[in-house]
Amino acid sequence: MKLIEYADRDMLCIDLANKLAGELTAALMHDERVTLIVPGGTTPGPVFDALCAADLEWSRVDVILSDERWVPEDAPASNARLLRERLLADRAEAARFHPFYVPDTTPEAALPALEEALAPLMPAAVALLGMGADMHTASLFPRGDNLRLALDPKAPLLVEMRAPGVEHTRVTLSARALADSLSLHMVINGADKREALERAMDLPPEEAPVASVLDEASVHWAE
Ligand SMILES: O=C1O[C@H](COP(=O)(O)O)[C@@H](O)[C@H](O)[C@H]1O
Repeated sequence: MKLIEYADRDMLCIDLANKLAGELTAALMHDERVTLIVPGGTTPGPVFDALCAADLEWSRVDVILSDERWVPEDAPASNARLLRERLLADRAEAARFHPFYVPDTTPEAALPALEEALAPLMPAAVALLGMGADMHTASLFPRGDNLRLALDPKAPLLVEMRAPGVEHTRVTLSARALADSLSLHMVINGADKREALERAMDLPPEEAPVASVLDEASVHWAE
């Protein structure tokens, strides 16, 4: 793991957005289309605000979420909603977004078709992940009902997940789908997450699921 510390959150957002844009541009020199994985939650919004203005061929970029809450896109908890508002704007409006949530069905029923649609988009050229203070990343939650499957090296790309105290059923990319990304970044803010990150480094992924992707990750942190 590589830890990059910033003087403040604004600097983190600008620098990280530039890095992601540079990596996407480089990947587009080799491949006709490239995939970008992005997180939901409260942290990445300001990174998206900077990234969406990047001057690159967004029409050749496929965007997928690291995980989604099984709620309609107009629900405040929807990660797709965050993306549409903060990332798929400005120049990045031209990107192709592949949402996970399918109205009027269950994750269980939707997963086979989602998995089939996702397979040609993987591995991602660039992945940005978040992390919770409970050491989850994507929706790989400690004590998640499908955590064992999601951590398996032979896991499907997408796994349904429920966990104690976690609102909404989730669908999440599995650890191997995330870790296979050609470049993997993580964005975290605050002392509590820094402390959680340090704890996770000494724990197995079954207790600290974020540990399953840390070897490959550049972690961007600001107070
Ligand atoms: O539930 C989620 O949490 C993590 C971390 O979110 P944050 O609000 O603490 O930044 C996020 O990375 C994930 O995509 C999201 O669904």
